[in-house]
Amino acid sequence: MLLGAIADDLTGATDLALTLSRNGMKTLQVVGVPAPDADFGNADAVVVALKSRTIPAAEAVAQSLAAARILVERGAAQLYFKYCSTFDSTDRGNIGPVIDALLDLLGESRSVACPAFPENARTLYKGHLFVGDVPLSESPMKDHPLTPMRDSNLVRVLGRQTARPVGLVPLEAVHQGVGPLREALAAQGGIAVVDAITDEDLRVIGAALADMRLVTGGSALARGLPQNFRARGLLPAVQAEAAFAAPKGAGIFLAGSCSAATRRQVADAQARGVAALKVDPLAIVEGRQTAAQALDFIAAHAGDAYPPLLYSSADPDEVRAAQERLGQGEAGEIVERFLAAIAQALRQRGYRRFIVAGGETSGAVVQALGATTVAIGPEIDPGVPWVLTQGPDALCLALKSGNFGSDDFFTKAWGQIR
Ligand SMILES: Nc1ncnc2c1ncn2[C@@H]1O[C@H](COP(=O)(O)OP(=O)(O)O)[C@@H](O)[C@H]1O
Ligand SMILES: O=C(O)[C@@H](O)C(=O)COP(=O)(O)O
Repeated sequence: MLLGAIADDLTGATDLALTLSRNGMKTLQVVGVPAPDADFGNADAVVVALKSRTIPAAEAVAQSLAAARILVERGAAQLYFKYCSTFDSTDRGNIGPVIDALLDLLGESRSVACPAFPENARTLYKGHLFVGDVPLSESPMKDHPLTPMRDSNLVRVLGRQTARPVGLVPLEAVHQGVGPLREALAAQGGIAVVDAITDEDLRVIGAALADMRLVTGGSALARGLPQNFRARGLLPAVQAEAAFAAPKGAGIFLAGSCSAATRRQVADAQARGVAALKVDPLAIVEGRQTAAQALDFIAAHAGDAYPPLLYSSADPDEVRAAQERLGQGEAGEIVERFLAAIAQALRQRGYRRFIVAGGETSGAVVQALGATTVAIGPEIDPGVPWVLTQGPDALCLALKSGNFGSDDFFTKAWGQIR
């Protein structure tokens, strides 16, 4: 293993694994902290998918350290900590505390932070993160159910999460090229937030990070890393993608993301004739909505052209109302448990294809499905691949970050494997 990665949610892990495999690394994605003797096959990169974005910081640190120790013991020369391209976190963490702990583990004092993902319109300039044309704090991320992002200045945001110095390496330094950038990074103590607005910026930054033991960022920063191993003769040239054969079987669409993109995708799917059932956390706790009813609905639509869609996606006012009654964490967990239970019941009924929107939601669903390792297949939309669970009775999954994907994501994804 050359690169060991830890991702703080499942869709983030598949996003990163897609990037690494498209850039020529044999990449295996593991769900949860792997066993010390886990079989990583001949993987060049192992991506450990945690569900640590919104759990208490001490638990996120413990899980990340446990994963990192195994990756290092199994040969990873470089560690990558993957978080969201919209830097999803709270002032309590978990990005800063995990970076601190990983640096301590490695005995290092410096790292970088760069969530930019230009292909998905996340850019970083003067330390401010932009989503499309607006600062992060004016984007729909300001209303995220679990990690509302209300400050676009990542030097400030990360500064509130760590006691280490947080500085800025500006775009001008990136534009000076790999050598000068490496010197600028070396001159920074602590964690350097690095500007990037194009893929070329990320390539330059990646090349300057060849010797940095811990790299942190979104998935796009990882694009430049495989070339560093290749330049050292450790990795062959990029191979053609292996053919992808989706297992036969029935499918289901599940959406627990409340992002603006997912809400558009839910509306688009309905407009294209997908049968859809809304899942409501208040109705669940009051016993007005049950898993049995949802399963009946799904069964009634077994002959439709598209799988049915179960969605809890709701606008910010509706989410706020549910959270005021149930609590922020509990409202989310009720929905996650409900969708996970449906997925588990469907798997027992022979369903093999699960298309899921939302990072936390995907984590809950994949845990319930019992998947422990997945291989990366072709890209559906930037940052969203098909994945195949490993072992007998393979399942075919699409785990979509809430914010990613075109409006017709659900029907398009299904069309690719129909
Ligand atoms: N109607 C709702 N009310 C309150 N919380 C909800 C509702 N629907 C979904 N949630 C919760 O919001 C969170 C969305 O997070 P996630 O699945 O990671 O989506 P995203 O990828 O958009 O961040 C989950 O915990 C989910 O259970
Ligand atoms: O970097 C990203 O934006 C994604 O890979 C990601 O982390 C997904 O998180 P969710 O938006 O919570 O699905």
